[in-house]
Amino acid sequence: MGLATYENHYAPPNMKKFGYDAPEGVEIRGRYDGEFAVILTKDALQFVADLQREFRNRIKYAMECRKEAKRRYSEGALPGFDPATRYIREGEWTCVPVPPAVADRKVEITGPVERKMIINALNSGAKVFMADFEDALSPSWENLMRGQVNLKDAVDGTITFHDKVRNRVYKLNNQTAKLFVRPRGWHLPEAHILIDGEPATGCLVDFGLYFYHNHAAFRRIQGAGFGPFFYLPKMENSREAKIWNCVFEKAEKMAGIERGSIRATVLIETLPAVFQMNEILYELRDHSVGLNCGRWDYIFSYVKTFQAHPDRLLPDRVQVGMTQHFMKSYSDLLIWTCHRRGVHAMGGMAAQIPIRDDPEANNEALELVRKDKLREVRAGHDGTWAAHPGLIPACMEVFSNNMGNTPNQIQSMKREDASTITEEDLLQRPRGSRSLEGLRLNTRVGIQYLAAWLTGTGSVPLYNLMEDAATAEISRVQNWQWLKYGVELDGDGVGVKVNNDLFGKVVEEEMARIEREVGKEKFKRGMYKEACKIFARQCTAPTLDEFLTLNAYDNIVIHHPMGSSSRL
Ligand SMILES: CC(=O)SCCNC(=O)CCNC(=O)[C@H](O)C(C)(C)COP(=O)(O)OP(=O)(O)OC[C@H]1O[C@@H](n2cnc3c(N)ncnc32)[C@H](O)[C@@H]1OP(=O)(O)O
Ligand SMILES: O=CC(=O)O
Ligand SMILES: [Mg+2]
Repeated sequence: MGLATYENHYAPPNMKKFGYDAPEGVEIRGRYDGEFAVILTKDALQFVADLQREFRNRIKYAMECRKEAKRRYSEGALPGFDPATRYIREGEWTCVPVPPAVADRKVEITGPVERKMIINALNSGAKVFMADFEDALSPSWENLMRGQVNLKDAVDGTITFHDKVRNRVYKLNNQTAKLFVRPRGWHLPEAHILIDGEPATGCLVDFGLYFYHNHAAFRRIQGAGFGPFFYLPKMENSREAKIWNCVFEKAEKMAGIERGSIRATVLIETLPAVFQMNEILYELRDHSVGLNCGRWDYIFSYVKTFQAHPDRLLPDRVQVGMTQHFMKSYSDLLIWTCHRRGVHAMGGMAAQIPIRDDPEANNEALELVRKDKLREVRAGHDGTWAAHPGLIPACMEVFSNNMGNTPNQIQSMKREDASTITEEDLLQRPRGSRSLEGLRLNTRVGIQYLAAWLTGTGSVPLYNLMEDAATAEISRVQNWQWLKYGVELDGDGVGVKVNNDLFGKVVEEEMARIEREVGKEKFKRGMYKEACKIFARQCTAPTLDEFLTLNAYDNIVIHHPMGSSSRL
């Protein structure tokens, strides 16, 4: 018995029957729950600990390399293709063939690992459901562990949910979407699980627990012999993909399943990664099932990468769409790269969601989604993301009508023309204007998102758009950038420069507006003031915080028993 059962250390004798049975060197600091104990078994934790011990030094090194690259960009260097890996980019090789179970990925719905949403998403008519431990989830202990319980029930096919208020019981249809799981990024720790005295790596916990409990049932029920399937977020370099590949190999070995069973789609959602797409696919060539345009984090990453380049400031967030030259180049190059290597080139998320109480506005939102999907399918994408079940019919129609009878366009849309896309194309400065309204909107949205995140909700509807960690990051870093460089707001004829005084006034006024909009009661009960403090600090910090959620994570860590060590 290791350190994990807190009855050993903290609990009174009458609590002895509670506590997780953890292996040597593993300590669980999260609340005990009988349902969580079914996930946090000794063997599953041993598997997570084995992953952590084998890969922790490589992960630390990869994070050091990110810092080193950041230092270079901040000294004026630009990201670009790596001359040392030219042979990979120019070589003729392909990834392993796409598993039949996921050949058709025309529409993929995404959402947090919340019980009712999982059932709705699997029943939604989408081809794939990406269950999210990442951008759409606030990574509290409760959310993460409930998410694991929910996914296990989903893979077993036994998941149900009783909505007591509406007296409605949710269960799975006969035909469901194929499940992909997105663990957290490499940078996030899991403070409720200590391994050899250090917080575990968040994504190894998400991956390890899910894989351990579900690989057999998944391959039998969902994957037709393949799987489980994953989405991998926020990587910056192929060395990070290589670690994932080794994690997969170790997992396959532990499970006694064939090498190449696990498949993953990598999100290209950082600026440095767009220059590494071939290299990332190459490292994962035995486990790859494509790349995806994670457009929102990509925009965030553009600002982050160029945080020391005042000549590359972004216009208002609403103007940075997929038709900006640098965004179009990124998606075209991704399609060419994926199809050349024989895997899916997935599109991304339009931010619009259905607007229930205004049919005209709803039609306009749907039209914007259709337009975005039409651009994607015509460009050669093999599928796209939908944030809400109400968008699936429109997305499916656009993709089906424009793809003929094929499950994907891997063979039919090679996009050789995109092979000439250059570093300059990928880095071209975004065009547009900056406005006071842009600053206000960033502030209003950023604070409300963070308030939701602090209370356990990681994706929210705000002003008829989907907001999650990635979109909130854009609001944060854009404000930071405008403040840092004192930009002139020329977009609405105001002509003022952004400085701390102006921002302070904007924060005050937007907080008053939020209170009016959500109502006094909700405002008082919510965590708006705390969110405002964190958001304002991050926007005015002399040095840009790496991640909004990393910085705010401390606020959602609750160690048990309470008071033993409630914060990291
Ligand atoms: C940048 C990126 O990383 S994008 C990927 C990460 N982001 C996401 O995954 C966002 C996913 N979407 C969502 O979380 C939600 O759609 C939101 C928060 C944007 C909007 O949520 P709501 O306002 O609650 O939606 P709404 O009230 O219209 O929901 C209607 C029904 O659809 C369901 N629903 C809405 N979105 C989803 C979804 N993504 N998956 C499954 N079910 C959903 C609701 O559960 C609800 O079901 P019910 O009628 O049985 O009660
Ligand atoms: O994860 C997706 C994104 O757009 O960010
Ligand atoms: Mg993202």
